[in-house]
Amino acid sequence: MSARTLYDKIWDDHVIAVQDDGTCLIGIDRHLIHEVSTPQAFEGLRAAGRRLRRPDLTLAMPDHNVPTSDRDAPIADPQSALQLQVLAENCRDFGIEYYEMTAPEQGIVHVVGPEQGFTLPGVTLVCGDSHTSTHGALGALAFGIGTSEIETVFATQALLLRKSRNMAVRVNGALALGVTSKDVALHLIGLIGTAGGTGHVIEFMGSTIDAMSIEARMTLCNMAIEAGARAGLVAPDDKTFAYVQGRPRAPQGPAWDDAMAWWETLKSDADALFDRLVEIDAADIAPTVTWGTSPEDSAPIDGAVPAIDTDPAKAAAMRKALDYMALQPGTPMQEIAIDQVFIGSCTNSRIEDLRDAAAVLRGRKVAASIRRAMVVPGSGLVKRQAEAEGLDRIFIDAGFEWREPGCSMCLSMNPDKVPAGERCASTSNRNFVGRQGPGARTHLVSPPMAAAAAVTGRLTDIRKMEIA
Ligand SMILES: CC(C)[C@H](C(=O)O)[C@@H](O)C(=O)O
Ligand code: SF4
Repeated sequence: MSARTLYDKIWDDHVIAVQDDGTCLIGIDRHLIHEVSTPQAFEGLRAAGRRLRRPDLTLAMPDHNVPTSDRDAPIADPQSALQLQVLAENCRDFGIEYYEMTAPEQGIVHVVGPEQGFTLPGVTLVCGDSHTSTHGALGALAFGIGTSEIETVFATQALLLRKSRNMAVRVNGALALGVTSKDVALHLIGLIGTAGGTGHVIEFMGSTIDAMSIEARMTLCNMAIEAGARAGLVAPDDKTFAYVQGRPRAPQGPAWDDAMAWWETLKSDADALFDRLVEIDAADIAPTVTWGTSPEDSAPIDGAVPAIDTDPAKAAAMRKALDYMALQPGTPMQEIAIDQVFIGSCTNSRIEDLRDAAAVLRGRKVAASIRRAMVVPGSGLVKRQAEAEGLDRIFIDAGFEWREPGCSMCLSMNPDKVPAGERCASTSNRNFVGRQGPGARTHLVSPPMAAAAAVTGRLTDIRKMEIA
């Protein structure tokens, strides 16, 4: 057989049938579901009088609509209350395991899946959510699907798919102190654009990726979707296996050995061909911050808002973005004052993210000009772990709010919103118009950069701050 990429290998392993036009029926191993994208899919099943093919391979939890405080009180927003009630009822009716809002395991699906060992190397994993790409960090082929596909997976545990092309993003060298995988992601998207990965599955490789923790790789794969890719992947290695071993849903005993025999083959062959290759030198990556309304609108923190593009179409888009963001070309990034700080989302709400932010905040205070700073752990387990390490005290002493797990301020589907006209340094993944609330202005940053902005009240170069 000819040389294959990691993507080729996982794909080939899951092909059930090939149609004349090349479309493949692909078996699906894991299905995560949340309250936003599933109601119609359940309705469709009901209307057709069908059951779930594999409820045991399906795991549900609410994350987008949950409030992040006062969890014992009834949910004030009727729409959100209904979303949660419908998900709970659907899970009960169709026999799906459901982490309710107050369960210790509840959190953002993309944080909980890996944490519970539900996400495994070499599996196909889907969810009605674009950031499903996150799970690729463990070497799972993971991608977002639409509501009708959710219904198909419910009924058949398979999907008709066209294969994507292979793209390699190779990053080599050591990242400077204070530069994180979030910066690698923002730097990459700045380089290739939000359409740069369209039609491709990106495999991240190179010594920089090898040196990253599993959680750092999750941040990177999380944002593969913002680079337009169908999915992000990192070949599983010893770190991956150590991360997975012993998790509640991971295989054990002989099943573990069987799994390892397959997982150890999960790497691209040395002579495998990629349709596209992007090479990045880690030394070129500064802490990276967005200035506009697309994740590709970024600049190094020691840079400035760029000059208006000479291309007329791009110039018009830039003017519109800068008008929304109330910024001028040439403004140094470090002169941008911040009103709000949000540390959270499926991009950056894991324990290492909280540790990184807390290291900056230890012994420091949130600037008086900051109207609100909040930390939202990605899951109940992350929250408990952070509390066991005393991180909650560091955040609270600095002036942050310490909240319950959920999507929170990443998108305005719950009470956590950035008021119109205010500017937020946010560890999330999308800076779209209105994303954090109508009229809200978002600057995407890493967790240490969010903490630094909280302390100084403006976007700040973390490399210039002393960290305890
Ligand atoms: C609401 C949900 C379907 C959506 C997604 O698909 O990603 C959300 O999670 C987001 O980040 O915009
Ligand atoms: S945290 Fe944000 S990006 Fe992630 S699933 Fe929730 S809304 Fe989507």
